[in-house]
Amino acid sequence: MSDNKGVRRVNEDLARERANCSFDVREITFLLDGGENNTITRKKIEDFTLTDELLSDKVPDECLSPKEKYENAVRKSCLFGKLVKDKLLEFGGLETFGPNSFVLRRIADAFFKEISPLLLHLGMFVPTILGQCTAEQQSEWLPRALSMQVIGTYAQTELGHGTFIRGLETTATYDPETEEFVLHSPTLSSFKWWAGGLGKTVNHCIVVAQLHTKGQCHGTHPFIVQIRDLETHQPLPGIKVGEIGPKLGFNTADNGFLGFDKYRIPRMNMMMKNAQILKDGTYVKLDRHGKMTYGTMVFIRVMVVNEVAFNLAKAATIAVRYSAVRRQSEKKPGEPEPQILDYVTQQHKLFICIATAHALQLTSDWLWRTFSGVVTDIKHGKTDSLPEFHALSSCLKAISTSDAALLIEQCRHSCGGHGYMMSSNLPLIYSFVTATRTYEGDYTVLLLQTARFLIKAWEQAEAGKPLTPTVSYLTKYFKDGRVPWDSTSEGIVNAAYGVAAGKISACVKSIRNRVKTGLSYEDAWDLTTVQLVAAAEAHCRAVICDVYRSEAVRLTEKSSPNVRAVMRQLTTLYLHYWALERIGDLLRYSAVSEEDVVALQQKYEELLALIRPDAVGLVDAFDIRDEILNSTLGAYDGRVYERLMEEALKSPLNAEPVNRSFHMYLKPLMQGKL
Ligand SMILES: CC(C)(COP(=O)(O)OP(=O)(O)OC[C@H]1O[C@@H](n2cnc3c(N)ncnc32)[C@H](O)[C@@H]1OP(=O)(O)O)[C@@H](O)C(=O)NCCC(=O)NCCSC(=O)CCCC(=O)O
Ligand SMILES: Cc1cc2nc3c(=O)[nH]c(=O)nc-3n(C[C@H](O)[C@H](O)[C@H](O)COP(=O)(O)OP(=O)(O)OC[C@H]3O[C@@H](n4cnc5c(N)ncnc54)[C@H](O)[C@@H]3O)c2cc1C
Repeated sequence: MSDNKGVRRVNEDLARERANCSFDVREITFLLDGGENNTITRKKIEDFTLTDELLSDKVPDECLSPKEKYENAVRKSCLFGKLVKDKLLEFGGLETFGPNSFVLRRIADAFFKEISPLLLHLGMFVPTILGQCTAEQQSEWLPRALSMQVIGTYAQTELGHGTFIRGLETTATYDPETEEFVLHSPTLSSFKWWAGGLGKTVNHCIVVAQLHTKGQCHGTHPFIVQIRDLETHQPLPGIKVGEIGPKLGFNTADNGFLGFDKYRIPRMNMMMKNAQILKDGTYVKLDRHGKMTYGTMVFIRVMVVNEVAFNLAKAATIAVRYSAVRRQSEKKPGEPEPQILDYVTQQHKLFICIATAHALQLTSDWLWRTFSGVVTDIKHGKTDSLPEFHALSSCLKAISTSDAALLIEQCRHSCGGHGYMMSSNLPLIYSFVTATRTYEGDYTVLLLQTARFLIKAWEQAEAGKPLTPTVSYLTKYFKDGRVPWDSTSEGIVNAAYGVAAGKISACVKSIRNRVKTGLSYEDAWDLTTVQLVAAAEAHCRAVICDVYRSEAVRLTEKSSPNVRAVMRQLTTLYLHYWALERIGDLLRYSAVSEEDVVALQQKYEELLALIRPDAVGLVDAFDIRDEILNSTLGAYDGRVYERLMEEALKSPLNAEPVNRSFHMYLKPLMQGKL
């Protein structure tokens, strides 16, 4: 795609790469955007918004103090919000610019190198109102939240508990006398900890607390709680709130802590869609499934898969463009230094990043469609599809965030020393994505949730009961024995399912054997968790491989032959990469032979060579504008060294030739006067 900054001198190597690309880059952009019209709308919106002077920071964000960084982020958030409201609504309603519109999230990256302090307001506060409030409550809270009079966040995690929600300690005790809930933090470990925007920004928050009424505890429920005065922004009496301090990333998001000292809120501030408290304190449960209050978490897990796919695409764009510009060493004595992209090891580091960005995005689109079906079911009172969807979204969230974080770090490694510069943007992209592996459900914990479902599915298969779609393969692989090997893409996907089935079967045996020795089921499960995590991972990888392969075929049915060819090369590369990464599992559970392994490796290396001439075209096809990439190494024009120097000169340390510390410390040291 064209350089958004207009005509500018492009690095010669990059220009040559583009001239030699085998396909029309726009065709793949349209595929990834879900159609040409989507691309046109997205680009119009980007043109419209990304010209604003808001984007230019005279001093790079990373050179500001924590306080200045936060203040700058609030300034930009408010201006960004106004921009969305004033200029962009003409492009569509909630559908295009809903709280989590992918386009909005994309543009937001141009405004905030890190995270907006208002992210949780639109990302979790508003969706929880939509998901957990009655229609009447929604009509009260939504207009105020969307007009930003009420600014909120989602405070569930406490100092002492994040994963184990049932272990939360904050209490909400109903008082029928005044028709109020009394919120209380009985211990230090019950203080809310982590909620984004809580430290300084929000005036309301959703608090998840243990509901007590008529002397009985009914478990955790969500409440809307005002914590600051709307006029003065002072914390209200009974509220102790603050910011939690510097972190690996998210340093503009003012994540906060919050404690309550017998703080009262009206009865109707309990979010009452799934459970209610009547005036006299009677508890009425409306959620027949039992876990509907976990709905916001499921929604965010779905969103996160798309989010990390996009961030991996950013990192791959930066690293591939840089690798086309950077020249280093020599392959043969006396020859000119090659582009580092010509080293096969560099291709090995980077092409899997492009393929994974595609795999995760196509899987995320598929997951989103599946989720829409589940939401429709729930609207009609049907919750049968929820357990399978919980298992699916849990493992996809875990694997996508973990893979993306590792591969983004690999992109940074592939840029050598310059990848370590903040101005490359790779450290910030990494610090953001590595957090996604933890928040909204830790990696291991979520894979164990999937494993729980898989073991039950195995037992159902044994009992001859029908299985839901994503585990139906278990019936096929139910009988013991090795999966036949076939080196086609379809064959590799089948083998991946065979590996997953083999691992699930091994877990079942292991648990049963342990139970036979006299252990309780819980202890046997606990001792088997390393294998269970690996089984859930294998299941998830088989699903991703399957969805990526079939979606890529479907999407490219009408594509030009060259686009179809390069997309096929990428999916095949992805399947071969994972077959080789998990070769031990294949040797154990499939009929793959040693010769097949040699052939897999050879084919993988051939694919690297085939993809090499199209690598720059492939990252150009992500069509991520320079303002969004925010990178000295990855800009479209490839002026890497010029940009590195320009950014270095912006460092506050370069504002004066001699720093005062010379006179205060160095000079006295040099003169022996310290
Ligand atoms: C680990 C679990 C799943 C355990 O829950 P539990 O109540 O102890 O459940 P259990 O006894 O293990 O299982 C009971 C049952 O509940 C099911 N279940 C669990 N979660 C769901 C769900 N979401 N939907 C549908 N079903 C669900 C499980 O599958 C179990 O079913 P089963 O008994 O096997 O039939 C849960 O507590 C959990 O999800 N923990 C993770 C906490 C988390 O994600 N916190 C997010 C905080 S907000 C945040 O991080 C925002 C960051 C955003 C940003 O900054 O951008
Ligand atoms: C940047 C960031 C933003 C966040 N934003 C929010 C927010 O806005 N609102 C909010 O409420 N929360 C937020 N969180 C909190 C986040 O959701 C939790 O940190 C996360 O769910 C993990 O819980 P934990 O911290 O209790 O980890 P722990 O559960 O203590 O995990 C520690 C270790 O114990 C292991 N472990 C725990 N339980 C088990 C088990 N059952 N089996 C095996 N291993 C186990 C884990 O795998 C991990 O290795 C945020 C966190 C971060 C990092």
